[in-house]
Amino acid sequence: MNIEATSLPDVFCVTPRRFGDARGFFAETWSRSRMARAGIDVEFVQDNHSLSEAAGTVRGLHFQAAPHAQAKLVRCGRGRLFDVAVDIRRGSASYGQWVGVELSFENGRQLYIPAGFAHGFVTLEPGTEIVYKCSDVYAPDTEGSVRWDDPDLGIDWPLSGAPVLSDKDAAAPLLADLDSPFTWEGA
Ligand SMILES: Cc1cn([C@H]2C[C@H](O)[C@@H](COP(=O)(O)OP(=O)(O)O[C@H]3O[C@@H](C)C(=O)[C@@H](O)[C@H]3O)O2)c(=O)[nH]c1=O
Repeated sequence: MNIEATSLPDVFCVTPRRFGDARGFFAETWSRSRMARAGIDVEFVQDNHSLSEAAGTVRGLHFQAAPHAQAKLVRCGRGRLFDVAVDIRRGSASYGQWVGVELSFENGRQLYIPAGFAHGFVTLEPGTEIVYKCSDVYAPDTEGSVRWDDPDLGIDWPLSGAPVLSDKDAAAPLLADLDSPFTWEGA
């Protein structure tokens, strides 16, 4: 399992080793001890799976606030997607900055996103599935969102034309209008 830093502190790109043989491959997609050795100490309590029928579907940018803030470990089950994390911790040196990584079934890559970040993605192929582990349970009362196309964020979505969006995501606030529930707590 290769665990690499990204341009944002605390967000990591995780690539499990694939053991290929005549049948296909085997991979450990999550290992608490390997992640802990890399300094990522997290306990997951829920797994999520969604299918987006169309390429160009954007989901996000989403987060949950305390007491149900979530760290996530995200991978692509089928197809291809561009996964994005945005630092929304007030006082963080990288507040408002984003990192994006292409995750696909083929490349097997995962993105680890700690609490304090908003998460979203765009699908790059029809029938793309995303699978992710969460460190806290779904708690709709604590849900929050930031507009996917907030000009202050300037996320370079690999998208041609208008995305498929939920009504909720189309109405999400700009980061500047959000009183972020997260504060940077130091390194
Ligand atoms: C997120 C979630 C949704 N639901 C339900 C609520 C709703 O009826 C239906 C669809 O919910 P949403 O529209 O919020 O689904 P979606 O837009 O896919 O939301 C997800 O987006 C990505 C980017 C994330 O990071 C996730 O944490 C989550 O917010 O599923 C659950 O039952 N459990 C859950 O954990």
